[in-house]
Amino acid sequence: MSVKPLVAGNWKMNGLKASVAEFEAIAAGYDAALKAKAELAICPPFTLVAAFAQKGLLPVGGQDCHAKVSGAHTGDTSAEMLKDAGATYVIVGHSERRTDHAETDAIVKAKTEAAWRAGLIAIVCVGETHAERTGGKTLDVVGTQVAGSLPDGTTAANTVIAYEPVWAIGTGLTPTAADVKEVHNFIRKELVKRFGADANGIRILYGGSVKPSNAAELMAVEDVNGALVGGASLKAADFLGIAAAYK
Ligand SMILES: O=C[C@H](O)COP(=O)(O)O
Repeated sequence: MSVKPLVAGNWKMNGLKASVAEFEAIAAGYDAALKAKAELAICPPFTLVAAFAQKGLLPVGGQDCHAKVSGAHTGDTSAEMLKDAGATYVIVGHSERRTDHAETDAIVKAKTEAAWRAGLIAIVCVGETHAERTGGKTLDVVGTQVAGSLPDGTTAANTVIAYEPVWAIGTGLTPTAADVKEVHNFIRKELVKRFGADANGIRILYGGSVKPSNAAELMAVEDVNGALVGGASLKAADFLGIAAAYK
């Protein structure tokens, strides 16, 4: 099944009002040639979601959401609020949320359901730590996260998976193409086993130190259907360079 790649930028806790210029530069550089190669999306901090979405230039996403619609949850943002602000996507279960906010697979699953309830596409993140990789536990860990974080009813239309080895995030380190292939093939098999043939169309992004110089090799790997990009998504030239790496 041919799947149109998605290159999504996760700006994390970066960006002020002035950053709209960088967002506009990304959109301006997304020409017909790049459009033929990949879809783009930007997930800025909550404070910029509405401002970016109002530009109507590219799909925008949040970086997290609460599982509930509304209520006494100081500092949290619901999926409905993101949808109201103009978002298309929301990242859930990023390793920085799993670590900094003790998010379990059950919490990530509830957030994924919240995303669907609001009409958002969930970008569900999974990935092993360095100790888990060196301990030979990568597939066990990723398999458990995939099973526990995805609700019944996961489809290519409502969910994107992002495989992000924790040790590759922001470090400049990346797994070998063979290691990426092993994990992505494994995730694909798990998805098809549970959700049926439609799961061949679920996009599985790779994330972790993706940049223009390594994108061609990583994006060519079987079952890699795009990238979730952190640092290199903050500069239009780098982000567009990753999309341009597609043949
Ligand atoms: O969500 C994005 C990932 O955490 C990757 O971040 P990075 O590209 O800065 O390594």
